Amino acid sequence: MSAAENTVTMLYPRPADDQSRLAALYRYDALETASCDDFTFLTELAAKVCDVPYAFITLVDAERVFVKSFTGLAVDSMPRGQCYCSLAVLGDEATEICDLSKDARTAGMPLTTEAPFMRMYSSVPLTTSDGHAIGTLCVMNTKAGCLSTAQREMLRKLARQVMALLELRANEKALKASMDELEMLATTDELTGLHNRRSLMNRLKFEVARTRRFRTPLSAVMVDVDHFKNINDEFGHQVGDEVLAAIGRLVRENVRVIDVAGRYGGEELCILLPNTPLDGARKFAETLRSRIEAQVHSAGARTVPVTASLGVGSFNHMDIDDAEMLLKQADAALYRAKTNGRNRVEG
Ligand SMILES: Nc1nc2c(ncn2[C@@H]2O[C@H](COP(=O)(O)OP(=O)(O)OP(=O)(O)O)[C@@H](O)[C@H]2O)c(=O)[nH]1
Repeated sequence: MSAAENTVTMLYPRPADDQSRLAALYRYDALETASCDDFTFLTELAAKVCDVPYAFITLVDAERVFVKSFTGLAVDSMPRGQCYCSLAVLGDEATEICDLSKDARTAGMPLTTEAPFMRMYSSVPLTTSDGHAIGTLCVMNTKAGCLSTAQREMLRKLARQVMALLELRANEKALKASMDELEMLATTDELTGLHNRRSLMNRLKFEVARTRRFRTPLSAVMVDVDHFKNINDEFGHQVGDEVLAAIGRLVRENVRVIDVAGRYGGEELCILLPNTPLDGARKFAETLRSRIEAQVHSAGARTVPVTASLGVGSFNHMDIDDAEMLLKQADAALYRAKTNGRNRVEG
């Protein structure tokens, strides 16, 4: 920070409760998000009502003031010490300086001494329901002068609208986050982190429809852990669960974003490979098989040997039947892998 910035900062001490004020500000999660038409409309309205060229919605962070929306002058953010709004969040009252060049606190500020040479500043703090001023709605003019009582009253009302809009946006964000989490919980298998069966089957229907529409191949790989019952019997159900969770992780790390991996049944997983013909699916399955074999699992001091058998089914738009046929094919191939000795890929 330069000496000049320091001097100005000293002229504007922080409110005693700046930490809780900042905590209140961060609850709105509005600092980095872009402005939108609704906020711009409010600054335009503020400028019009107050009959001035400049209006801003600002959010006062620890060191910088972020401009949420502006009218008349494009500003993104400024050091807190160089912004008139730092003064405005010190108290609950509206702040008005009718000639910035004559007020000792603002006369030396860059906005006053350099273009556009601001002369008038009037602001209303944006106050949260628990009483913290997190920013301002402010208007400025390059001509000195004061707002009328009616204009000040309108500015106060508009500031309440800005606050209501910030609340609305924050609630929308929180709601979307909860909905995303609910959606995730409803479609994810808790143990493996893969799609649960219902979600897998929904995605299968979708992928089959897409395959038909775009005439692309679609493959499915069924994965079944070998002698899983023995693992449970010998090492315990808890270790069995850990093995499934580790394989789920491995599968997630080895599929592409467009692939759909799900838990089809107890120790049986299914991976849908859109846009992948039989050959590619076989290669993928072989890689996965060898990685499952190479993965190390332990139960206390003992190592748990784990392998899996994999069956590949595939069709293209020429011989496409339906989703059920694809899974039947993959299942039949899996059965062959089991009967041909396990720890292998068929299909
Ligand atoms: N720990 C654990 N075990 C499960 C889970 N779901 C299914 N199982 C067990 O997985 C075992 C599957 O056994 P089987 O179908 O006989 O097959 P397998 O022992 O894997 O033998 P092959 O598939 O023929 O190689 C059963 O003992 C199930 O109880 C699970 O979520 N956790």
